[in-house]
Amino acid sequence: MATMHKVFYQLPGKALRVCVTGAAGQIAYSLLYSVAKGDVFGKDQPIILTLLDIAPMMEVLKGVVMELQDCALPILQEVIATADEREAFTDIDVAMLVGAMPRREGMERKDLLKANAKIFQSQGKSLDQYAKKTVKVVVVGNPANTNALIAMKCAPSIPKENFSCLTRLDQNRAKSQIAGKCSVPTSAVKNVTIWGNHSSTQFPDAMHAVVVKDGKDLKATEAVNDDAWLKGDFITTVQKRGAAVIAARKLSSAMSAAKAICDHVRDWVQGTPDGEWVSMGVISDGNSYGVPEGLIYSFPVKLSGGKWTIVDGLSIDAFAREKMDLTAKELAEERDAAFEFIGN
Ligand SMILES: NC(=O)C1=CN([C@@H]2O[C@H](COP(=O)(O)OP(=O)(O)OC[C@H]3O[C@@H](n4cnc5c(N)ncnc54)[C@H](O)[C@@H]3O)[C@@H](O)[C@H]2O)C=CC1
Ligand SMILES: O=C(O)CCC(=O)C(=O)O
Repeated sequence: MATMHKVFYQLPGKALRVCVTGAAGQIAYSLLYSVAKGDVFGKDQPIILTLLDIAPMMEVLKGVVMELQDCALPILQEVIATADEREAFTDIDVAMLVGAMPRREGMERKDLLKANAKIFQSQGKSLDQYAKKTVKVVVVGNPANTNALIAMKCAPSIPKENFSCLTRLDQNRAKSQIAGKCSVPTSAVKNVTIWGNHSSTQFPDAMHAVVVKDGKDLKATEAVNDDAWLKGDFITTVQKRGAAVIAARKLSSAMSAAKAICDHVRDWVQGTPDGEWVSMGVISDGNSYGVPEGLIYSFPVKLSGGKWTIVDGLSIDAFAREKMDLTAKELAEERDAAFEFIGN
């Protein structure tokens, strides 16, 4: 199938061009609906979706486009479905780079590096050539941090700050674990941090988190009142959650990943509430936590005016330091392996 172009409605106001790659895959199947109904950019913001997948998936993608049309979503102006990066990336405002091979049971995410590095090399170059220089990029395909670094390096004309990777799913998982432990709704848990790699070395950190209980802000450590759990099962549950979902579903997380992508981009565009932060994989250059420069590392960030700033000044004890360094070491190793694969 050649590029499929569907104009659904002509809407007043300037439409945002949003590209989703891996558009025929399982994450995209949940993600596209949420984006096109206004969960990310607002209920009144017209959207043009550009959908990229590989040529053999074009027939499947045709069905996805039919379904988007059949949803009769008022802000979805146009859909372009294509296997051509130039068409998918031209003049886009936002890129959600989901398309990549997922891991199967028994694999680590870094085992995907060889298969997926070339995808992000090619897409980085195409973003550099065709996307707006203001494009905001979130990389989801695994290993997400290193793929984001590859895309960033291959797109030197786009500011480094415009590249990020998804660790919001890990943050949401951590938040839910703490909410369950304290018997509060997830909305009562704030400022959980994910440090480092979206991998089993990530460090989910509740030391600075807050739990609102009976109308009062409590430190999560007090609300949970179980240090052994916070330093043990809590961390390993979050680190291994992706693998647990694969073991149960025989497929990787998709609904929760799509929700997390929406949370990530919505906060990037619309900002974080006062006094709250979220976690995003961003370039480590100039950070105050002693994380080596030149990595896409997940930090606590505040978002405002479409820009992120790392939250400085959180105390780091010896336990946290060790975990933060371990995940940085893994990222440095992944980076070296990836750049060897793509010959850079
Ligand atoms: N960072 C995170 O928190 C998470 C990351 N993931 C990762 O997201 C990726 C996608 O997962 P699923 O949607 O479940 O996989 P899927 O296999 O259902 O879909 C992937 C889609 O990407 C397409 N694709 C492959 N190469 C492409 C290319 N060069 N350009 C455009 N599209 C291409 C495939 O044809 C397929 O349609 C995987 O790498 C998975 O590990 C999944 C969940 C969470
Ligand atoms: O775990 C995986 O490899 C796929 C999905 C994922 O990244 C996750 O569920 O966190």
